Amino acid sequence: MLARGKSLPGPHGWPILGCLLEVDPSRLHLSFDKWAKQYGPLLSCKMATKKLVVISCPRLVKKALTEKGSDVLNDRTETSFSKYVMDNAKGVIFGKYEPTTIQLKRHMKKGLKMHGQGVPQFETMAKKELDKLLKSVEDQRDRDFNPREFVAKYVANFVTILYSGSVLDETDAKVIWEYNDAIKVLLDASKDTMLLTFPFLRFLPTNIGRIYRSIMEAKEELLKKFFQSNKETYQPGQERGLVDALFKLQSEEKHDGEMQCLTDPQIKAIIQDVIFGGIGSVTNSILSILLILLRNHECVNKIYQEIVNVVGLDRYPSLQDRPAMPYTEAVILEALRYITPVPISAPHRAMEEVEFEGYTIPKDALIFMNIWTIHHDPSIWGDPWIFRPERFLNENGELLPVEHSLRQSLVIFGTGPRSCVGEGFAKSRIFLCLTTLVQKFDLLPPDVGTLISDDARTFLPGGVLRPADFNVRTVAR
Ligand code: HEM
Repeated sequence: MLARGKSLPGPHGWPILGCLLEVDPSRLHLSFDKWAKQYGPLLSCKMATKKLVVISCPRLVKKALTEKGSDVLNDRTETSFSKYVMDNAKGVIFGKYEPTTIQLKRHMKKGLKMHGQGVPQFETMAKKELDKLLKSVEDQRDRDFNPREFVAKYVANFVTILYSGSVLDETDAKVIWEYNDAIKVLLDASKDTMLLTFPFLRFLPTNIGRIYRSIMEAKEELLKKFFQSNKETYQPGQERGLVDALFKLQSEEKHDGEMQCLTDPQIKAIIQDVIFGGIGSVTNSILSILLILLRNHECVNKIYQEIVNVVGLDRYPSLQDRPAMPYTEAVILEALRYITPVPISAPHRAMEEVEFEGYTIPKDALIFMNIWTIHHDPSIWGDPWIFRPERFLNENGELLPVEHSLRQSLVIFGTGPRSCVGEGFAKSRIFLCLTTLVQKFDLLPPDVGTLISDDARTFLPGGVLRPADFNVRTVAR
């Protein structure tokens, strides 16, 4: 990529403010979608002093973020959140694109592999959490209930197991959700900018000061539980979970004279990264899939049939069953396309001015992958607003291979060096939760009231799209 090219097309906006007044910051994907239809798959706009570049087609996304020379578009930008809450951009999500972050991401992946999906010790503990979920659903059987509380608790508890190898008590889930709910508020772009511009507001009795202090209190509780207590009780050679695995890798770095990137602040940041990246996204994906199934009952029957054929009714579904259950896999892929839980990527920063497709992307521009538009582009999917798992199956009912153009157009978890660390972990939890529920219960719309729409254009906004509360009725099989 070399410098100097044409200017990118896009809305002009107003002097100084740019397009700031034209967008709802919590629904940026809808403005990006409208503009992509008007200006094409590569566009740019200004928001006050910031230049944004929005990429809305799979070919250009792959070219910009994964091909040789694309490193320059894989940096992150500073926000008040990264500066003050993440201790000057520690961790993976907010880390600059530099050797320490790349190494840190490798360590996080390794820790997830050693103590996450498919690891017998983790799966045995996680199954106990599924048992608890089934018991809670069983208690509600034959009457309408809101599944959010149960799913939220299940997700927080398996994150606890990931961190520490067990669920200690009821407060584990509470501490995790309190941190998650506290940080959501500061992720609002206007509050973030205000704090970055006037950092002293953190210490004043203003609304934003109160928000900041409540985040720091929730962070302290979180780290006391999952960093401090693990550190105090860690026994080398007896790693219990991800946090111990990171302590082990930390001491190996010291012995091997490797680049020191796993400092204590970095381990603390990874604990926060798991919540930031994983809690809301997995919880709302599971809830959205439940909602979709209530509206498409024939899919529940087909998943159940696949469970009967492959797993039977005498044992729980396991991750080893996944390859033999293409229909269920197709339902999960199609649901994550249809709703697109994370509609735009985290912003990438251009480290220098580059030429891309004949256009100039200026230094410091923020690059957004417009996942929402890619997943709902009629020229790719034909009928993007129809939920149709069969689009991911061939004529023999087998899952399309990953190289197939439709699979290549799915960018649920991003792509390239900044893609999601938790993809395998998230998909495995969704699979187990969904199949275990369907094995035991028929899922039906509520008896009372009307079921909300499963169209994600009506979902509540934010970094992760979430359906409003809804009720479900379960009937034991
Ligand atoms: C359905 C669930 C999930 C979805 C849809 C999702 C989606 C995404 C997306 C779109 C990105 C941004 C990629 C980019 O900026 O280019 C991302 C990044 C990330 N996700 Fe996830 N994610 C999910 C679950 C998880 C889980 C369970 C974890 C942790 C265990 C996690 C950890 C991360 C991290 C650490 C990053 C930052 C990677 C980097 O900056 O290099 N995510 N995710």
